[in-house]
Amino acid sequence: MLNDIQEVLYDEGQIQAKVKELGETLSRDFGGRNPLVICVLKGAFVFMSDLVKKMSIPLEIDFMAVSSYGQSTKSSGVVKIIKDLDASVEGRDVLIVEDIIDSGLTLSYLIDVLERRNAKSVTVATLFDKPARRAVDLEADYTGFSLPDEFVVGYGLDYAEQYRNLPFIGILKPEVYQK
Ligand SMILES: O=P(O)(O)OC[C@H]1O[C@H](OP(=O)(O)OP(=O)(O)O)[C@H](O)[C@@H]1O
Ligand code: HPA
Ligand SMILES: [Mg+2]
Repeated sequence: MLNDIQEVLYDEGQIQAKVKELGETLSRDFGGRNPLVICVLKGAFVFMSDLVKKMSIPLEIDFMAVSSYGQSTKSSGVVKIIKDLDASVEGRDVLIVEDIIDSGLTLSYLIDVLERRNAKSVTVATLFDKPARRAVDLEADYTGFSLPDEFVVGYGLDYAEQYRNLPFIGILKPEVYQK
């Protein structure tokens, strides 16, 4: 698995320090609002679990599974809800937790769904951002790291469901997917 990584971009220590900083900022900004924190499965599960441990305020969590990449390194452009939320977002301050914003198509779809369900506010926190690849004009409210235009894996992010368990984020060697 490690042989497939071309370059580590951010190691475990750098990621943990950033997650702590984001958790503290979000705790300040969401104090007294009991936000519904939504993990966008599968990719965001690692970030979500580390982030909420660094948030020292009352909050609730829920999960939504969406997918558009499948076995590819390019978005299919079609975002599918595989598992919906259990909770109602009506009148709630919602915090979407994403691992990465790449084309922005997943996020723009999700924001639209949650606004149509009458959330009181919709805020986005992403650990990684790949601004060079944006297909829709959209930015997160809170971003951890900006990444170069490369296909990356680790810390929740996959290629064909592999590599999610790496504790760092790294560039996947192109020969792994250019077969
Ligand atoms: O900005 P975009 O181009 O839409 O890409 C970002 C989305 O793509 C990935 O999910 P994916 O569809 O691969 O599902 P997964 O989380 O189960 O891997 C990632 O976890 C984000 O949710
Ligand atoms: O670079 C990426 N790696 C893994 N999953 C992704 N989903 C969007 N971009 C990426
Ligand atoms: Mg994926």
